[in-house]
Amino acid sequence: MLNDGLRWIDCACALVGACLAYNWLSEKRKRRARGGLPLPPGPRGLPFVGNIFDIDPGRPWETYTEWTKQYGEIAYMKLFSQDVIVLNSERVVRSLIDQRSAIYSDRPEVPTNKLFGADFNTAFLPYDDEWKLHRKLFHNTLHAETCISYQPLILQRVHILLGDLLKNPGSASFEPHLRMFTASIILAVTYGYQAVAWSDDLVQCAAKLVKLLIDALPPHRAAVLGAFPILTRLPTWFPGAGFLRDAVKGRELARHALEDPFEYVKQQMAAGTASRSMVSDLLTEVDEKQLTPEMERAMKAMASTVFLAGFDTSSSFMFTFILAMRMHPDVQRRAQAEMDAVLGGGRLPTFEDRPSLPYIEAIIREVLRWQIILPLSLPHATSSDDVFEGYFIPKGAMVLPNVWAMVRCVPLPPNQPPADVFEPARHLDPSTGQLLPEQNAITGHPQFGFGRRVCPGRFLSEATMWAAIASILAVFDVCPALDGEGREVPVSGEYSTGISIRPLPFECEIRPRSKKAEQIILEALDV
Ligand code: HEM
Repeated sequence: MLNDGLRWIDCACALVGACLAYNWLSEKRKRRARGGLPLPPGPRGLPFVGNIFDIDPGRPWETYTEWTKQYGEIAYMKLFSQDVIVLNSERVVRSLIDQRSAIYSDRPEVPTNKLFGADFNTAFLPYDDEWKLHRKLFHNTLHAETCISYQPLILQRVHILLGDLLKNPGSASFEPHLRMFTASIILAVTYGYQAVAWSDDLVQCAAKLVKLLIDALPPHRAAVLGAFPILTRLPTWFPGAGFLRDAVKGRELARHALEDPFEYVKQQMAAGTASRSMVSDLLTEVDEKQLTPEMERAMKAMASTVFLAGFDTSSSFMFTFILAMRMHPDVQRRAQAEMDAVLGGGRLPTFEDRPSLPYIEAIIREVLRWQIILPLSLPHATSSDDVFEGYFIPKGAMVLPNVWAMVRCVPLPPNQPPADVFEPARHLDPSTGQLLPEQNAITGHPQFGFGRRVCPGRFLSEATMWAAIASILAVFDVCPALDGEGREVPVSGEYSTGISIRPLPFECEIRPRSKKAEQIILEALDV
């Protein structure tokens, strides 16, 4: 019995020894391949697991920001066998991802994408011909000029949102209205589909798929499954393998999200009743010969990606805006004074008013600066070895742009409030009230990513954000919710964690500013 035990211990020691020796040898081989160049500095990891325990899994961007003190703008770590390069300043991100985009435009392979049926998503595709075709289709349908033609549709959807907020003003209902607003704009622009309720089949299918993917794919799970792909083959009843049951649901939802709305457009076009949309434009442009199975697959995939990539990000932006207004009534008053001076208090804003409303521009920039929806953007990957400022960057490395650090942790001019304070006026020239000349276009903001993988939905997002923010502030006050005894319900201002973040649920009342404001909304809805 004792001998049996010793034999097991011997075997275990031999196995661990062999793993360590293999690790050491492969590291030595890699060092030789680097031609003696060092990797960027970073924390020493543990054998085999690497730096997995050095990171705060809830807010890893804060860990990486902390590292700048010791390692500077670029850091190296290892997650199991995956090389990871963390870029902690806009300077290095622009130098690498923008200026060397031929090397930095790949994506790391995440086994869960395929498992959940989401590997069609443009955002997850490797840097290959299929991805290039998707981007071409995105360019044809969502570039800056095309988005101008969506302005009437955006305003129509914004007016419906104002009507919904007017009809159901309770503190529990603003979240569903904002969600419905983003979902309905996306489905209208992509498929010409007029969703009227959250219970709509298409809305439900797409929203459930987004939720499943976000809940099921936290980065630590992706890292573990990347290191042990065998785990994706466990039976669904296996203890701890609950995510595999979600994966079955995910594949079913993904199939519907790809096929159903695309078929809807084809049927509407055949009947001559299709509204203009991204998909109808694409189908009109190609003749029968060009509509190869490959082309049709790409069209379905890029169209489905619009919801997956645009719904959660856009909703998060809107929730942050409402939270900021709830916390800063002074900002609302100043925005409303600007709006009343331009609109005369008698109508809703249109896109023609935009140049006359610099404070609204400043609010959008401040919402983008204040909370970063994707604090680590989406991970890029290198498709060949590279050398940057004397450091070796290996092929296949995951590259994480720390947008949080580059937007929230940069030194501010001495006259500006601290970075965590929401203050739109920081974007304006105090003497003229106009945007500061160095204010870049919103669509160039680091929040929308970098290089060849920059968000193709940024022009649509910018137009939607502007119309929604300007219209809400023109006719509504965002006020504190009151409890049963008439006291203000406080808001914590806390955020969720994960790849994309959003404010934790909070309460507020969105009330019409006046009887006249109510009338303006009803007139816009033609009620
Ligand atoms: C506030 C709203 C949004 C934010 C903050 C945002 C942000 C981002 C970011 C950071 C990326 C990754 C870029 C990179 O890898 O460097 C991205 C990718 C992407 N976004 Fe957006 N996005 C938003 C809305 C939208 C919308 C409305 C759409 C669709 C119309 C969209 C479509 C995409 C797609 C398809 C990709 C993948 C691009 C690729 O991998 O080539 N996004 N977005």
